[in-house]
Amino acid sequence: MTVDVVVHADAQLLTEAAAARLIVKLIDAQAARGEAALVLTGGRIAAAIYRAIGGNPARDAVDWSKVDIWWGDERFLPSGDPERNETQARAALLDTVALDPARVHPMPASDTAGGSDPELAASRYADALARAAAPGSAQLPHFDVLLLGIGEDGHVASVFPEHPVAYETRPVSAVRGSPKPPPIRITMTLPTINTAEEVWLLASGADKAKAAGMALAGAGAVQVPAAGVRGVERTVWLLDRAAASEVPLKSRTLR
Ligand SMILES: O=C1O[C@H](COP(=O)(O)O)[C@@H](O)[C@H](O)[C@H]1O
Repeated sequence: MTVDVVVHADAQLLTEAAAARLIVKLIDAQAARGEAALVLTGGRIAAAIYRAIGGNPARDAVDWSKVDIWWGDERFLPSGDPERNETQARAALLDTVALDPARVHPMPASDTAGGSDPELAASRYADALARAAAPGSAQLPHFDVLLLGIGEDGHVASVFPEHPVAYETRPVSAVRGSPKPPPIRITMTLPTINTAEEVWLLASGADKAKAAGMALAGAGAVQVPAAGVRGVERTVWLLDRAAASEVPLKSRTLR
């Protein structure tokens, strides 16, 4: 397993390079397996990358009808709420490519029939993941690449520092009392995140520098959840210079 830290000059280059990298990763996954599975994150840099994929002509080299889309976390709000990670991803990318709707797996919304309980919603998502897993194998499908934004406090998905969810071992968890609004969320847990073949952590701007620096300097996963993230084959940090300014020098690769 390798950990790579790639630093781009600014947010614009980070966005375009990450979009190109993701297109190539999906093409390669489809060449190898005939399909691809992508786990989305929320957040500002992720939304910019989704928009850049939509604007990159190479996106047509991906067979979008054979891409499974999952979410690493979701704000537990009504369907279509602009604060939902799903709503943002649909507007930025998903509505612009020819996905198979049966392969798009949003986390439940708070207004789903019979679904106003976030714990039930989390367990329903875990069931959906288990149904997509290879027969007779684990409880989770294969994820080719799982994207994560990073909070200023070092959270990833909705796994927050020192919160009970940082200790959670079930595949998907409800989160109550999130320090970042909205207070109720659903998230893949760290053990689930760490089953992905590749995990890419995305951060732009000086407000992310401390979190990225602490995670890459070996902080504990409960104190800085980003520090507990490891893809099975590869972990890639995609940063701009401002976000990388506190990353230990030996881990940086400048692009
Ligand atoms: O609330 C969330 O925030 C993080 C980071 O978002 P950003 O706008 O500060 O980049 C995001 O990764 C997570 O998915 C989302 O639910």
